[in-house]
Amino acid sequence: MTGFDAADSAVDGLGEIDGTWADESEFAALDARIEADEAEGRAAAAQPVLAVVGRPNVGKSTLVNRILGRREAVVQDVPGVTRDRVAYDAFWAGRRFTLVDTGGWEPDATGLQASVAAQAEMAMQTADAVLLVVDATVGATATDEAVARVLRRSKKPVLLAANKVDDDRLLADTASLWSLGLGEPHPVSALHGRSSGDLLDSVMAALPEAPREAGTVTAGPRRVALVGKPNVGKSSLLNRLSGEQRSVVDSVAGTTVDPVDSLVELDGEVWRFVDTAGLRKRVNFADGAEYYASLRTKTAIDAAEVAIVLLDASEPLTEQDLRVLTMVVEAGRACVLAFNKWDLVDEDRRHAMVRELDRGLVRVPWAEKVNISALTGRAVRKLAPALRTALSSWDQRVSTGQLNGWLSDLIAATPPPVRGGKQPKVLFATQAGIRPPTLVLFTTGFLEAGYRRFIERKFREQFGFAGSPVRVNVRVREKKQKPKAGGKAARNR
Ligand SMILES: Nc1nc2c(ncn2[C@@H]2O[C@H](COP(=O)(O)OP(=O)(O)OP(=O)(O)O)[C@@H](O)[C@H]2O)c(=O)[nH]1
Ligand SMILES: Nc1nc2c(ncn2[C@@H]2O[C@H](COP(=O)(O)OP(=O)(O)OP(=O)(O)O)[C@@H](O)[C@H]2O)c(=O)[nH]1
Repeated sequence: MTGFDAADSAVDGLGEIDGTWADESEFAALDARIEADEAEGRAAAAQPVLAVVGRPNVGKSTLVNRILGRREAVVQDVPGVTRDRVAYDAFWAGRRFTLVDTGGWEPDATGLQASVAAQAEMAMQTADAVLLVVDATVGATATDEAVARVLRRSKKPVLLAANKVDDDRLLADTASLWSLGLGEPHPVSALHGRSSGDLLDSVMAALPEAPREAGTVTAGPRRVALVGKPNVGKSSLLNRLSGEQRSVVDSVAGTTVDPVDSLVELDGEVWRFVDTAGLRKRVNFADGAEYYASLRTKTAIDAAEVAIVLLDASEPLTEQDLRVLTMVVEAGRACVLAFNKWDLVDEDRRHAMVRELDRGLVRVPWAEKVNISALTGRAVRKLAPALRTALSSWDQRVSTGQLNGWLSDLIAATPPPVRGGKQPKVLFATQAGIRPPTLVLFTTGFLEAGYRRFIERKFREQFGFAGSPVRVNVRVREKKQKPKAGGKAARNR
């Protein structure tokens, strides 16, 4: 998941004023339009959700990959390999939806059947439609029947995929799956792609057109990802944060707690620490541990609004730290850097650090910073204010009028560099999106990255935005097809 889609949609709408200079009144109209788009965009962040459920090894992950058109979900020929619920952005027939792969539970004390049923129960509550996958070559098993029983109670649409129908000869087998009482079985071969388009068409028909109401996804506590390289102190910090407070489970109005999240009260406010199950469980994979760790980090960041990136203050920054930071920046999430193990930092180390950080953190000079010790509890209470600052920057918007007033002075003083003998003009700018704040500069020519960074830096000097990434996009004005009589040409302010 990258960025905030309202940015793009707002910008598309803006294309209509192409070629003319907007004056103050037009700015006001633009602001209103962008705000409306943003409101929609925020809702669009809660795009319809499809959950894929089924017992181990029926091919859920293969099907998810097929739908995504890429190898992203982890497929292995071992039951239960998808350890956690993973959500992806998916597209079909011009529509976006969120695809949740609910594989991954291990049969616990309650047994396989109960845990698959519990998974289906959760899918029913959180998703807008559920896709039950069964293995047509095996037929309906007792577990499939148990899940179907749960799903039949659902008021949400449920679709039945009969997977592993690799050729026509297997089609006859799917008829017996009517017995599950979930309507027509959709034969599909996730592996070869057979009929997966038809299945998706049915899925799209079942998914609600309008985004679902703000509920589990957008309302309630703000979502925090606690990330960092192995051994940096993530579990220690989470334990300290939750240990200092009574744990606030299920008591927050209007929230359903995803079992992979933790609710933690900090500084009088409840926060949702996303995807923390693994931190506590300490799942360790013999093979591909790093791959899983990084997948987990990415999932957590995507699910969050703000990331606390833990760094080990007692040691130099590493490649791994920078990779995590890059993920946060690329995902466009607000960011708090927490320098942990501060109890181990002495005078010498502190000096070394100053130089090191100047160089190491060039990509995130804007991040909020706190020096903490998860071990002793030092300064951990500073985390909540830092999170609040970062999030309020992430939500902040500068009006088009204000922005252009400032920008025209800046550009008059420092025009964009000449390229290929031409001086690109910046016609005007809008902040087309929040979460993260996204500026769009409408220009007559390409602006090089250095100049965009310059604008970002000056923008921050003027307007703040501490703790949040700021994106600067450029929209080059296309040549007008129909020059207006009298030529309301671009006038320069
Ligand atoms: N023949 C055939 N094999 C398939 C098909 N889809 C998946 N498989 C195989 O079935 C096995 C399990 O697939 P996965 O996608 O990992 O199954 P899963 O349901 O996600 O499994 P868990 O992660 O354990 O819950 C793999 O060996 C796949 O290659 C299919 O359409 N036809
Ligand atoms: N001195 C000191 N040690 C710390 C601090 N925070 C964590 N540690 C120690 O660092 C080690 C790793 O801490 P964990 O909390 O397990 O780190 P983690 O990031 O959850 O590790 P992974 O599960 O491997 O990703 C443990 O021995 C902790 O006691 C701290 O602030 N100061």
